[in-house]
Parts: sequence; C-alpha cells; structure tokens
Amino acid sequence: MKGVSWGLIIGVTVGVVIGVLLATSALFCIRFRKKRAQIGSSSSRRASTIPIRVNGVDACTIVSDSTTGQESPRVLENLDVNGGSLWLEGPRRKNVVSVSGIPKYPYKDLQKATSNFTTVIGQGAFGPVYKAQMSTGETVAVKVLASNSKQGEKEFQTEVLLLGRLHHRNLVNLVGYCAEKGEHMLIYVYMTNGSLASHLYNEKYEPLKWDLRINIALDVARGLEYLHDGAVPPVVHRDIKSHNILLDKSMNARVADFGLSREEMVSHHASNIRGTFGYLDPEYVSSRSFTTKSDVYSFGVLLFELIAGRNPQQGLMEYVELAAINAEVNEGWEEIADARLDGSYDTNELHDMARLAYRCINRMSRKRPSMRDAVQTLSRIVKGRHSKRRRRSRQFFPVTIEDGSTDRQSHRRQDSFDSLSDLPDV
Ligand SMILES: Nc1ncnc2c1ncn2[C@@H]1O[C@H](COP(=O)(O)OP(=O)(O)OP(=O)(O)O)[C@@H](O)[C@H]1O
Repeated sequence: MKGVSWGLIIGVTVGVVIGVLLATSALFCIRFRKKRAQIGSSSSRRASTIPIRVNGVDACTIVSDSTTGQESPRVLENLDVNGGSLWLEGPRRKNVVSVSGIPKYPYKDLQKATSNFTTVIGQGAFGPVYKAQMSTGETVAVKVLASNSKQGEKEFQTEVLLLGRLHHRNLVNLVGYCAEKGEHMLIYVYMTNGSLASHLYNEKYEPLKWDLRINIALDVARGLEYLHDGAVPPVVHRDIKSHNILLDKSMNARVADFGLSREEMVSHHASNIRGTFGYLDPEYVSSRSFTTKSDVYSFGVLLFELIAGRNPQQGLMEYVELAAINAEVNEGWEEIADARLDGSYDTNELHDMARLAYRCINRMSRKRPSMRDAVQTLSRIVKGRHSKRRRRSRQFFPVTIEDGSTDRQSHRRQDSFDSLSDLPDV
C-alpha cells in the first residue's frame, strides 16, 4: 500500500510538472507569435508612413527614417506609400511613355497644359517654371531648362534617371520629363503654397506660426537626411535656402532643386563658387570642396531664417553673431525672434532650435552635426511640445467633463481645444 501510494504520488507529481511545462511553453509560443505579428505590422506601418526609397539600378529598397515621424500629423499630398506620385499611377497614365520608370511627356501635351507656356509661376537659375493643368485633371510644375544649356540629350537622360530615383515625402519629387524640339523640361509635383521665402518675406501672407516653423524645419531636415544618408549614392544639395523649400497644400515642406547638375546653372555667382551667397559654407569657399556638412551649414542659416524672419541679405548672420554673445546661458536668442511672431513662441523651443542652428553654422565642418542628428533634435522638440499639450489637456478635461456648466469652465474648454488643434492622431 505504502509502495503504491509513493508510486502514485511520484506519478501524479511528474504528470503535473509535465502538464505545467507543456502549458507554459504553449502560452509562451502563443505570446511570441502575437508579438512577432505586432512587430511585423508596426514596422510595415512605419515603412509605409515614412518611406525612404533607396534605389540601386534595378533595386528598390524601403528603409526607414531615423525617427518615426509620428509627431508630424499633417497630411501627405499626392504621395503613395512608396513616396511616388499617385497622379501618375493607374489608368490615368495613358498617352505617357515611361522610360526606366520616369514618364516622358510629349511636348504638345505640356504646351497645351501650360496654355502655350504662358502660366509662369517662377523664374530660377535653370529657367522659367510653369504651372500646368494636365488633361487628367492633375496640376504639376514644369521647369523648362534654359536653352543655352550645354547639356546633351544623353546627359539629360542620365540626370533624369538619377533624379527619378530620389523619392521622399520631403522632396519635391520628379514625376516626369520632356526632351523634344531641343527643349529639356522637368515635371514636378505641384506645391500649392509656393516657397518658404514668400511666406517669410511677403506681406501678403499671414505670418507663419511658431509651431509651423518647427514642423517645416523638421521636414527639411528629413528631406536632407534622406539625400545624405538614404540615397545611393548620397546626394549633396548644394543650394539650401528658403527659396528652395516649397510648401504643399497642408503646409508640409519639401526640398526642391536637388540633384540638378550645377554646371548648368546660369552663372550669377562669381568665380566658380556655386550656391547662394549668405548660405555658403565658409570652408567650401576656401577649400572649394563641397560636402554634406556644407548642406548642414546652409540648413543652419535656414533655421535662423525661420527664427528671425530675415534672410542673409538682410544682415541675418551679423544679427545672429551679436545674439550669440548673450546666448551662452540659455538667454539671448529671443532677441532675434521674428517680430511677426508677436511673442507667440515657446522660449525653450526657440532656444533649442537656435542652439542647433548655431552648431550647424560652426566654421569647422567637423564640429557641425549630421542631418541625422538635426532630425533627432528637432523631433525631440516636436515630441516635447506634444507631450506638454497632452499633459495640459489631461489637466483641463476632467474639470470640463465633470462640471462644464459655468462660463469660466466653458472658456477653459475652448482654450484647451485651441491648443490641441494640431495634436497628432493617437
Ligand atoms: N514644384 C513646384 N510647385 C510650385 N511652384 C514651384 C515649383 N517649383 C518651382 N516653383 C516656383 O518657381 C520658382 C522658381 O523655382 P526654381 O527652383 O527654378 O528657382 P529658385 O529656387 O527660386 O532659384 P534658384 O534656381 O536660383 O535656386 C520658385 O521660387 C517657386 O515659387
């Protein structure tokens, strides 16, 4: 009996232990699978919201941005998940010959779409830019390269091929081209709200709000980060300035004029130095060698433009150097804040952005941050702003929900709604 009961006890114990082990491992397997599925779906979601397409000759790889980008709630305009332009997709593409993925448009179509090239929207160093209404109903911008260009057909095609490989939501993507009747034209996504320069300096526009200025800075940083770290081979922009930052209908900023052969520029700059004075890296001027850090320098100038609402031709940098004297102990940068902001900005954010800008314009290129660092700093500023607002909204909502009947409280509710207007979707 004793033997039987010991055997029974041991049998039951072993059975229970094996049962528990089996149950635990089954549970572990289920949880592991779930987790993997979650990671899979979140990374594919991430890749689809923040596409960076790095194209080799035939390959197209999606890699992610250095930040998630969830802090930027603004709407993407005309973009599919791969950063390509939706208007070119699908059945609408009829009548368009596509060579190596970049559609080639007949001259007569563009002539018609621009009312015989009468719809000028701008004039750049490469030539005039026209607004074009395509028969598909889409609006595009057509850049006609100056006819004094020495570029041959083959070089132009090569350039189109290179440009066509660069796709990012913060770049003014090339969506087509035309090479006919001795004319060379590049067709771009149309940017409804024009250039950043016009919003900063043209009185006809409302002053840009502080939050929007930071969002624009982050958009530009992301576009440049892609050119420097995401594109293969890396692309140095060489002419970052507020005229080359364009805004779409939702005020998302995109970098324009990248990757164009600078040899083709109608020279309005002295002694072979390419770029725009005031934005030029002093190290490049002395060494004549342009690097990604030269773009970082120009980006720093652009950040100061956003802060101060004045450009290098209006003495921006002298202004900055004076303010920098007092800025060491977290003071002083307010002195240069754009008067059109009317004091409506967060002082800490302004200091953080100015400090980043000042690092970017360091005379020694090796001491400047990379664009990846700049993206991370600006993302932190934007994230900080959102969490501050979330905290503030948590303070306000319980009061208004519990007892929203008094005037004072309904005012507060209104205030909290106003300040939440640009919270990201969560
Ligand atoms: N894709 C676009 N959508 C809307 N407007 C555009 C577009 N591209 C250019 N423009 C307009 O045309 C103007 C001229 O553009 P372009 O890029 O040729 O020259 P720029 O940047 O002003 O000067 P530069 O050539 O010296 O850099 C821009 O300032 C902008 O107002």
